[in-house]
Amino acid sequence: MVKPHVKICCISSIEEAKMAIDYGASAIGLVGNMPSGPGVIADDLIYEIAKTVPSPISTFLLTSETKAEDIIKHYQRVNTTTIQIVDALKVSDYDIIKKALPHVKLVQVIHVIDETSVREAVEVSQYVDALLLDSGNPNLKVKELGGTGRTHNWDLSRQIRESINIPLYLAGGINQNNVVEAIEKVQAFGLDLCSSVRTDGKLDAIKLKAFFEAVNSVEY
Ligand SMILES: O=C(O)c1ccccc1NCC(=O)[C@H](O)[C@H](O)COP(=O)(O)O
Repeated sequence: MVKPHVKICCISSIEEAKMAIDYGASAIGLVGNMPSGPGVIADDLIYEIAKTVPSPISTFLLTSETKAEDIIKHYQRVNTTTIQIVDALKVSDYDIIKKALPHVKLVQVIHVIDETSVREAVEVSQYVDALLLDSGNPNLKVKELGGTGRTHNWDLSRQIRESINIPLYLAGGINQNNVVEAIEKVQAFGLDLCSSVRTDGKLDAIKLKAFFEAVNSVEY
C-alpha cells in the first residue's frame, strides 16, 4: 500500500493554506461559488491564496460551473494548478477545456450514490486526470455537491478505484477516527477533507495534527 496524498479543502486564508501545507497537505482546495456548502470564498481571495502556494503543492479551484466556457472563465480569474469540477459536464466539454487550458489538471467529482455511480466514474475517467469520489446529491432541488461531513459506501469507492486507470481521491466525512479504515479499504491515491479538521468553520491545528498522525500511523 502507498501512503495517500492529502488535500485539505475549504481553505479560506493564506494562513490556513500555510498551516495545511506545514502539517503535510500536498494539495489545498479553494471553493468557488456553490449552491450549498460551508467552504465558499470569493474568486479574488482564491487568486490571492493560490499565488502564495509553492510548487509542488497543488491548488484546486472547485467550480460548480457546468459549461466549458464558464469553467475556463472561472479558472482565468483564479489561476490555480488544477480545476475540480463538482457537477456533471457534457463529454464534449472536457476537450474544449483541455484545448484552452492544456497546462491545467482536471479532476472530476463523482457523487457516490449507488451502482450507477460506478458506471459514471468509469465513463468520465477517460476524459480527466483524476476522479474525486464524494458524498452529496446533485439531484436535490438545492444541489448538495460537497462539504457534507458524511461518508458514503466505500465498497463502491473501492470498486471504482479497481475499475479505472487514473488517480482517485476519496472524500466525504473522512476524519481522524475513520481515516485508517478509509485508507485500508479504498487504497485511494489521495484523501480529501474539509469539515472534520475545522472548529467553528476555521482550520483547527489540533484536529489537523491528529488527522496526519492517524494517516502516518498506517504501515505503508
Ligand atoms: O465545502 C463546500 O462548501 C463545498 C461545496 C460544494 C462542493 C464542494 C465543497 N467542498 C469541497 C470538498 O471537496 C470537500 O473537501 C469534500 O466535499 C469533503 O468534505 P467533508 O465531507 O466536509 O470532509
